[in-house]
Amino acid sequence: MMTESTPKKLVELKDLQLYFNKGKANEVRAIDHVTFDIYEGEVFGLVGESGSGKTTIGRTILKLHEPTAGEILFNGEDVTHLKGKHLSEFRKDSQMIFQDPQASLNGRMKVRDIIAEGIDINKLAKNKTERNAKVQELLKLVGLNEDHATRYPHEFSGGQRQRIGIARALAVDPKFIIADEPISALDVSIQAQVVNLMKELQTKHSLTYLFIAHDLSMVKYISDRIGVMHWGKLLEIGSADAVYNHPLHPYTKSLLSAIPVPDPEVESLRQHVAYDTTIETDGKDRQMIEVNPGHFVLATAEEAATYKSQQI
Ligand SMILES: Nc1ncnc2c1ncn2[C@@H]1O[C@H](COP(=O)(O)OP(=O)(O)OP(=O)(O)O)[C@@H](O)[C@H]1O
Repeated sequence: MMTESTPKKLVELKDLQLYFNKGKANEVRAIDHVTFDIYEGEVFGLVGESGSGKTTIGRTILKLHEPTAGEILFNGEDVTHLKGKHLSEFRKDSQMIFQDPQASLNGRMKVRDIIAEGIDINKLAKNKTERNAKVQELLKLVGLNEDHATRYPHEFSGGQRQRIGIARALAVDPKFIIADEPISALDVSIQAQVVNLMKELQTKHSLTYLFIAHDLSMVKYISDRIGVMHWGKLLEIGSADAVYNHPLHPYTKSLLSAIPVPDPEVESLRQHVAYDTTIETDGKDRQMIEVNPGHFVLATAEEAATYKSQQI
């Protein structure tokens, strides 16, 4: 959680664009003029349906894609075109936790070696004893046992595998973690455990998270602020409370109305709000407008005024 009144920006995206197959018939504007900051020590939740561009944003920040245009700053430094040694240093500071721990952990490697990969690459242990000690410490940190070190990923449950993925990310003592749908492949019963662990580790290690998910319910719980994406554009950004309880953009309202409510009676009475996409295709010029302090929406001036007046 943030404590300072004027938080420091850790990640800044400035008018970022990433077009796949640019100029061709199958061009996809996966990131379409996106601007936002992630403050040091916060959890920034990025939500939107499948294909909205969330993963591409995460991968572009980590420099797994070269942006078509725009800038990415990390800790005040322009990292958009980093190469060589500087890129390796940046990669140590920024780690990723993936959706499917089954696919992202090498099945032929022992857990110890999976977790120690970053330690080895970055030469963070003086010798084997120190390497093993670090692995033991990480296993404990994520709620696994010492004797898990010599086992293979297939011997674990989905939740435990995700804990291994978290330990691997933490091994290099990063500042920033991108968690790309880290719980969507897990059983509902263990999703909360993994989210709680991530939250606990974030506080303990003063980490900054970009938490990517397609539904708002868990994101609301873990995030300080939330950004809502659709078709490569950022449509709304604000505190988790503002976006969840006082949404502005029709897309956000529609997304919220799609979250099932546990009570079947309440659920049967709820209206799912349909989303009219014309608002994104009519060619009008829209800017991010601050409707309430810290709460922005992509809109024309007229729309912003209407959204404000409609706010509950
Ligand atoms: N390598 C690629 N080449 C071409 N198009 C791509 C590539 N990667 C992603 N896309 C397209 O870019 C758009 C954004 O995809 P992205 O995976 O970022 O969305 P997402 O919101 O993360 O969705 P999901 O939740 O399914 O991962 C989609 O239309 C996708 O098909």
